[in-house]
Amino acid sequence: MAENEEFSFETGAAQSELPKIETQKKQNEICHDDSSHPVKAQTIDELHSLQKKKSSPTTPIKGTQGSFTPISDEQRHKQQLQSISASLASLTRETGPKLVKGDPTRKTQTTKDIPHDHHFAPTINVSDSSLKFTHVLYNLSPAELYEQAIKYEKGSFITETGALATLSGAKTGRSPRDKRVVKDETTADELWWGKGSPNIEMDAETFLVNRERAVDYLNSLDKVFVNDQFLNWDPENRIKVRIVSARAYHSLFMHNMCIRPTPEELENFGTPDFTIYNAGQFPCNRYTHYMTSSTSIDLNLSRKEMVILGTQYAGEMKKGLFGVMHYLMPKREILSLHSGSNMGKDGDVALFFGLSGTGKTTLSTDHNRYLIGDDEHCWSDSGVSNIEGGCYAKCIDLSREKEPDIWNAIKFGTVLENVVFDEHTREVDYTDKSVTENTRASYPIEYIPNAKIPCVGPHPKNVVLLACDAFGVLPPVSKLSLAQTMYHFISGYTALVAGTEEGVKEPQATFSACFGAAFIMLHPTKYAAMLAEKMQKHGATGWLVNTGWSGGRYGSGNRIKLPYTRKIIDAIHSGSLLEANYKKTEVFGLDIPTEIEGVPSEILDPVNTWSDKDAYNDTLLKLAGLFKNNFETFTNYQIGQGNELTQEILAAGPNF
Ligand SMILES: Nc1ncnc2c1ncn2[C@@H]1O[C@H](COP(=O)(O)OP(=O)(O)O)[C@@H](O)[C@H]1O
Ligand SMILES: C=C(OP(=O)(O)O)C(=O)O
Ligand SMILES: [Ca+2]
Ligand SMILES: [Mn+2]
Repeated sequence: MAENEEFSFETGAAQSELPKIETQKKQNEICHDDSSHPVKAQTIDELHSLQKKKSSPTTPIKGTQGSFTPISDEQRHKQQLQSISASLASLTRETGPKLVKGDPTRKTQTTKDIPHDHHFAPTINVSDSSLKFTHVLYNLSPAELYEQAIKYEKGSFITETGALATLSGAKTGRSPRDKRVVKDETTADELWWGKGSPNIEMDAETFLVNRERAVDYLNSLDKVFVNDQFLNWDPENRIKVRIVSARAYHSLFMHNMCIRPTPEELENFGTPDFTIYNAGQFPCNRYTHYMTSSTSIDLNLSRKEMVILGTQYAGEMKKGLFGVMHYLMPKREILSLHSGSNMGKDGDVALFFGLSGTGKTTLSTDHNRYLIGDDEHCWSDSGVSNIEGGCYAKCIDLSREKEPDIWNAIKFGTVLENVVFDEHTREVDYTDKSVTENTRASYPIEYIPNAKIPCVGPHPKNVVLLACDAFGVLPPVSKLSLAQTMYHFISGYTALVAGTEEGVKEPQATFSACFGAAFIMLHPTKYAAMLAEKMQKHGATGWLVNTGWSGGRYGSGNRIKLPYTRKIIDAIHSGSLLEANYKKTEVFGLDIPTEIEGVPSEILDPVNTWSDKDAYNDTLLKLAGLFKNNFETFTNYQIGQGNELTQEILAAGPNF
């Protein structure tokens, strides 16, 4: 430290000037630039040791005054390792693994120097694994994680714009059929089980079998990554999460996606509220009870733990924690939402609900508005708060012109999953689907220039339900009554295009309750009742926006142009759409505007855009039938206090 001070600027007038360079050297004299000091190193190793300055906390430690004596760095360090060791403890053998902080390849600390506080008297039960040390790479910075990824993880590269390109392995999307939840005395009553529920049951014993498998795998490695971070920007409802993983890719992804603690918050982190053990490179054992494949994502709410085996897709961690929030928040009367959210200059907040690929990220990232978040939010009595600290954008066919803010966010620090790039220039080809169509970029929310930090806002004014209708019969926009909003919220419709498979023309309707059935933990009507109550109380208007097809179904029509959808969204935000003239559609009974600035009027009623009117009617009735069938599961449930809303919701569906 003291040595560095010698490199300070000269005092006096010269301080603000650039150092003079002597151009007239005397002949035969060795060039000696006396404006700088010689390097303070005798060897190359010493020189390298000068390159890295020891980082110090940037925020003062609370309570350093008065009688309270802060704990020493060494003690804090020890407590941190003890906490991580407890997290990684095998429940059946020796207490916890022996941990040491830092990169195993940096031989600055030998095991001789390590305090022997994890030692125990050898007994016959002691296994070989208890004799080794596991290095902990704790909350590394993006730069350090880049180095780890590039050195040790095949398929890691720096792209032309500085992003870290990675491969997620065999899985390039989530595995909802392999997501299991422990059914115990508490969760048996509390959670939604059975038909339509995403919660596939497992018992507590099997959870422990998988947990031990993951923990043993992680402890067998030379090093593990540990991230201690937060969820939820609402300070009163913040959740502390710990993610233990084996890949720098996973650690950087979660660094971006969760809320990043300040150095001070990290020092006082304490015990996490929830822990993820990501042993994704290692499969589950198919002889284990309940296992149906080599992948298993297991949630135990009473242990506050999640175990990931057999998939390295990083989205599994983010959406896994979202499920946890869908359990914890409603217990506190807070509604958890699978939605994006942004805010106008006047403080008007909009929510964007929708299933994957319907436009939450694209439409909440709006250059004229403040971004609160792109995917996961809470709605409490004090307003909305983002659960996350980053965004996760689809980047197939991404273009600078159409989505400039997302384009510009793909820079140093951003994780780019499964994209294809030029081997020499490292220029990414966003149209290339060779690895997957689900290419993704994960970046900290502050990479979006108009992000709202802290990511909180007042009560929403507009609730936009996004459906990507590949049948091409839903109007580009409809204004919804409260009952219709609930009907469509519970239905959670979108259509997937068969896409990559040759010759498949038929779009596939998907109904996913609350626009996120894969993540909800309680019965959909619980969330719906809370949404109805909040929308009513705060006077929010519901809208249904079709970001899918127009002029025919997938195969004959075209996807509604993004600039048109943006104009529609602009009109919702400005309040002008509320004032428009409306007419009612057949079958779905939706109120559609006759005019919107910047949008051709004829596309507002989908019947106009189909040349074959019979085909339009057949398709409309077909989709209405699918809605009806799907809603049958919910007809026996009451929504909210009285029976009135329930009846209204049932009547708000298609009539034919
Ligand atoms: N009219 C449209 N509205 C919204 N998105 C569109 C539209 N047309 C094409 N897209 C594309 O659809 C994708 C929507 O994905 P995204 O916003 O990431 O969805 P989500 O966040 O809901 O998963 C983006 O790739 C976007 O460019
Ligand atoms: C990560 C996901 O989010 P999105 O809603 O952006 O697709 C997902 O659904 O897997
Ligand atoms: Ca999603
Ligand atoms: Mn998204």
